[in-house]
Amino acid sequence: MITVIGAGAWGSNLATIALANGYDVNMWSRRSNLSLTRAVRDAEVIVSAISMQGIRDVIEQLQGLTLSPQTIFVSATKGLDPQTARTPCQIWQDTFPRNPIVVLSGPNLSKEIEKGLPAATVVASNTAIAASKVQLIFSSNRFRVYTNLDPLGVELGGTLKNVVAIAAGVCDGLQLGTNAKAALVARGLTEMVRIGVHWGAQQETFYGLSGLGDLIATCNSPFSRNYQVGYQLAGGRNLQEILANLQGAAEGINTTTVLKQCSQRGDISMPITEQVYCLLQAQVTPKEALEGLMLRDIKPEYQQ
Ligand SMILES: NC(=O)c1ccc[n+]([C@@H]2O[C@H](COP(=O)([O-])OP(=O)(O)OC[C@H]3O[C@@H](n4cnc5c(N)ncnc54)[C@H](O)[C@@H]3O)[C@@H](O)[C@H]2O)c1
Ligand SMILES: O=P(O)(O)OC[C@H](O)CO
Repeated sequence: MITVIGAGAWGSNLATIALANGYDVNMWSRRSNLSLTRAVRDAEVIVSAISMQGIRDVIEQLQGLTLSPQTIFVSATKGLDPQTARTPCQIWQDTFPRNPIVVLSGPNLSKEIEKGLPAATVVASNTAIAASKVQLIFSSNRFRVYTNLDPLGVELGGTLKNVVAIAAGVCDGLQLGTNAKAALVARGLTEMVRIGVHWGAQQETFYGLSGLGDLIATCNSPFSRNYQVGYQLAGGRNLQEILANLQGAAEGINTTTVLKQCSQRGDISMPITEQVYCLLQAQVTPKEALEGLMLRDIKPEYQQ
């Protein structure tokens, strides 16, 4: 039995894929009649597809239940804890140290997947056998699943790209052109690598599906909520107005704040994140954010 926690856009998609592969699937959400206790009672695999803001709440509820140490937790959330900057998988592992934890992340815009369009993703874990099991559950002729042994890198790729996606939306909203977008995405990837490696992820992971792959998808699709936030800010709308009309969470907003604090504390240069932060706080206009990036001191592309 597979239990999917969170019946939002992504959770529903993942449940559909597993069901189509012949697995028994339970879905649980805050609004379902099924209690969480019953939903996870026979679960061999628990897939969490809740937004970052709900993670601690749900984990607290699960903590009180008796779960087998063999139960595999799969995290599909792309965010960072606002208080501790821990990733969802780190929080799951802190709470359930004996259980295998797997992250599932990749260029996976749910609106495309629900139409049956082809996509690929990555499942990563320190427990290779758990990743292989999850790979089998979700692999299909429309969803190609790769395993990976760098869960932190895979998780951070999917999380950090949301900040760049907001900036990419601004770039398109201001009609800055393809050269500007290419520069933004390439330098955004450099920022992701810089902080990701500082936190212990492997550099090469960021050049794979869950890093560069997801960056390309999210920075180019109007289906991306994060991209939409940037695009609409560039169009002159304010954040409250945009969020009131957005379907689902734009995780990049909270991630930007967490990253800005971490980069300041660790003295890590993250100029794109810095400008996205100032823009989200309404401290600068989209055009001022662009100027802020273009007028930085000139420097080598890579610094030792
Ligand atoms: N939609 C996508 O294309 C997509 C693809 C890959 C990953 N993701 C990631 O998956 C996560 C969920 O995204 P989504 O698009 O499904 O969002 P969504 O807003 O559609 O769904 C979020 C779900 O989390 C639940 N939730 C929030 N707080 C909760 C709480 N306190 N207790 C219980 N449940 C709670 C909501 O009820 C809802 O079911 C995000 O981190 C997102 O970045 C989304
Ligand atoms: O709609 P977004 O911006 O949360 O993006 C969804 C997924 O992360 C794309 O892989």
